[in-house]
Amino acid sequence: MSLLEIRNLRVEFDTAKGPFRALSGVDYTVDAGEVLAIVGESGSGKSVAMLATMGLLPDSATITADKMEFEGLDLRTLSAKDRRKVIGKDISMIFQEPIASLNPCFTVGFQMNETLKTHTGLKGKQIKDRVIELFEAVGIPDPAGRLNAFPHQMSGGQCQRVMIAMAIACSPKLLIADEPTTALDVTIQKQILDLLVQIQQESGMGLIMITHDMGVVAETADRVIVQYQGRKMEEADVLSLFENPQNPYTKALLSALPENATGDRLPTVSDFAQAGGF
Ligand SMILES: Nc1ncnc2c1ncn2[C@@H]1O[C@H](COP(=O)(O)OP(=O)(O)OP(=O)(O)O)[C@@H](O)[C@H]1O
Repeated sequence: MSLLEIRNLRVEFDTAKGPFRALSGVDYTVDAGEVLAIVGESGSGKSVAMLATMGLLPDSATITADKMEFEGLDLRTLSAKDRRKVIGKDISMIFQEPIASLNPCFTVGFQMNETLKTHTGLKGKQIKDRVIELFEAVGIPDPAGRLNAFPHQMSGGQCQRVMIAMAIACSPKLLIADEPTTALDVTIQKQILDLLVQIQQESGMGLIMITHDMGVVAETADRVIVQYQGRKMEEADVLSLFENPQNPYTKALLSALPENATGDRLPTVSDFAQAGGF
């Protein structure tokens, strides 16, 4: 049994201009210990798919799927109460904007505290010790001293480390990272990716890495799903994808990488769109 198995996921938004289909029947599976990258340009439905899985889309979204199971548990029919036991504990998610994801009015220590209080049986000093341990694990310098810091007193990279600490606080079985390094300086991006992969390898959790960056895919993934305009274009293990891409859109994405440049100008995906028929 897969950790997460989703079949034929469709998401449609009710908008002022009428219904908008953001996802048109995509399958996803992730096993424990596996890193799945979902790659595609902006608007391809990567985030919508995972937000639908987490139950975090607004009411304007209509979600349908033939199957949506986490460890065999049907996510489509879970009550709100049961969903809260799974989401944030067994499945957690980190987002692109670490500073915006934290509440500016509370210290990072307090916010970690709340997470642990909600999802674990720990109390008082045990929680404090666990927060320090988690801050150490994600490489925050002077962990005890940082408990009283507000998000704006920390760098973007440090805030992302706090978000990662929060996400792994309850030892999730699946972590969904939605463009976790996009908002960070290039030098910090690699550190954060390395940290996520290290945690994933040590814990054996499944990791879904949402990205538009083929470099991130190459650094992290075991398997890759390439999406375009709400559809799956290709799915392959990472080596096959880079060495022998099958779909014209995947080839276009790979050709647009700076290291694959051959002429004076980098090609863009739209250069390939008509010829490739997507
Ligand atoms: N609440 C919403 N209401 C209407 N349309 C939405 C809503 N949320 C997302 N969409 C649309 O769904 C499509 C897919 O969005 P999604 O955020 O999943 O893209 P993405 O591939 O994750 O891109 P990005 O990397 O920019 O986040 C987009 O066209 C987006 O505008």
